[in-house]
Amino acid sequence: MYDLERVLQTVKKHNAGEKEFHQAVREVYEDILPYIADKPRYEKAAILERLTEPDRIIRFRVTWMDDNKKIHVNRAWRVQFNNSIGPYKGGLRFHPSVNAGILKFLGFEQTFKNALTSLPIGGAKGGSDFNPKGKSDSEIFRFCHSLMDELQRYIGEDTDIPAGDIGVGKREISYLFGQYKKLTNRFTGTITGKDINFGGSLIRTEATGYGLIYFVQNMLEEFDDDLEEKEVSISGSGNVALYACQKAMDLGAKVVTLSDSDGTIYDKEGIDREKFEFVKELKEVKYGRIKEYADEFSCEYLEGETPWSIPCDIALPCATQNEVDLSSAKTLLKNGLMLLAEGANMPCSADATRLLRDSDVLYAPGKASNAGGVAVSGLEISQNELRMSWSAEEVNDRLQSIMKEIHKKCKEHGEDDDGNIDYMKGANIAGFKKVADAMLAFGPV
Ligand SMILES: NC(=O)C1=CN([C@@H]2O[C@H](COP(=O)(O)OP(=O)(O)OC[C@H]3O[C@@H](n4cnc5c(N)ncnc54)[C@H](OP(=O)(O)O)[C@@H]3O)[C@@H](O)[C@H]2O)C=CC1
Ligand SMILES: O=C(O)CCC(=O)C(=O)O
Repeated sequence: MYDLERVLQTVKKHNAGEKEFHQAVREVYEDILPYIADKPRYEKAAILERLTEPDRIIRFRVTWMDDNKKIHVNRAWRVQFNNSIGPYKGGLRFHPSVNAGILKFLGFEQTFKNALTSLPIGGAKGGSDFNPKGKSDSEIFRFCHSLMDELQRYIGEDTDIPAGDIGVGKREISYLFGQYKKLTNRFTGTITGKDINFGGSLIRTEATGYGLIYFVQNMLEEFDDDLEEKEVSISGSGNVALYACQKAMDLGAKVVTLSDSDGTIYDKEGIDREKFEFVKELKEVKYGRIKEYADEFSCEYLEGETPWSIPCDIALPCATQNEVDLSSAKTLLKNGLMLLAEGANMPCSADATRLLRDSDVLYAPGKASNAGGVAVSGLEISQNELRMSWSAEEVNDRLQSIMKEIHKKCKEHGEDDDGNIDYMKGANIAGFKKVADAMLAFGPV
């Protein structure tokens, strides 16, 4: 019979030093082993071993020229993790911390997240250790073109469909898609997150943040509660954070923080429409720093700090992995936290996650609560295949019902006899079941 520590030892040996990947595998397999204990078919087909080995990892060099004509060399990867239920699908990340281990953890998580959406999409992730910060527009353009010169060999509308992630927004997707189209001489839906003028879906930009809040709504509805007047702390001020903030405000919550890697703004009055438009322009158009919000609206700025010392009812980590450590989780609990839902991928460290799961706060893992982004990417693929564009209302309705369904699946597999829902357990089992059963159906190899 599978033994958790033995399985994890093998994963560590085969993936030495990749601590985020080890963490992600442990988080899933802790729930899966008890679930499959009386189902020997999974062990017989070596499903756990197969699920931790990506189908393939492509690594390549990206050479590009800066504005001073200096040549730079970066590394890029595409981790095609698992295509059992559909073509590989997942974002591209541009950040200096990117390496194969980080992308493997993200691709592993993506595989189960995509399964939860009920759409036919497999799991992948990619990116580069390129740092977009401080680069000119023409440098970003040249980097994106150079990356696509190589990446185009491995992707396609039925093979692997990338999208954005940290450091890759509308601008980068446009440059990547433009070059892909040129190189292949085909107009296909191979990349999602495209602009609406050339095959993008309405609501894709907003989808991860909106989906996160829809998921939170579903969690609160279990207790006949809602977001009205809840004090919400959000980290990050990128794509996920901004639209989580907007939807939370729309539903009557008071959002008091946003952050970036330099610090946190604490706006005790709450972010309103005018302030939101300012920060949206600051981040999406001017690529500015969050401190400028504090300067503009004279609120508190916590230099070099995360938002987690600030009391709130609901915490939404929307920046990056392991941004909520054990001591932050303890502080949040001490300050009266009632719910934490992950907008980022694995933003809570392993010990913080354990503490939250063992406490009586509501806790949602990213693979469930941030699945709205990839879900609308899936809807973008459908629209591209149909050569149609659905209205914002139609996409938003579908997003809401996908998030509701994910919540239902978490409940189905995560609810105990007392009616408490372990969302992590529910998401892990539901995601695993779909992918693993497809693998079983294909036979032993
Ligand atoms: N975009 C999407 O559709 C989806 C994204 N996600 C996940 O959500 C998270 C955020 O992604 P997204 O909003 O797209 O990315 P963006 O690049 O748009 O924004 C990222 C934000 O997080 C901050 N941040 C990034 N790295 C760090 C760090 N090491 N320490 C502190 N702050 C940091 C950034 O600050 P700064 O600018 O200073 O670096 C920025 O404010 C990621 O975990 C991503 O994987 C999950 C599902 C879908
Ligand atoms: O839209 C996509 O394909 C990917 C979104 C993503 O990267 C994620 O869900 O983490």
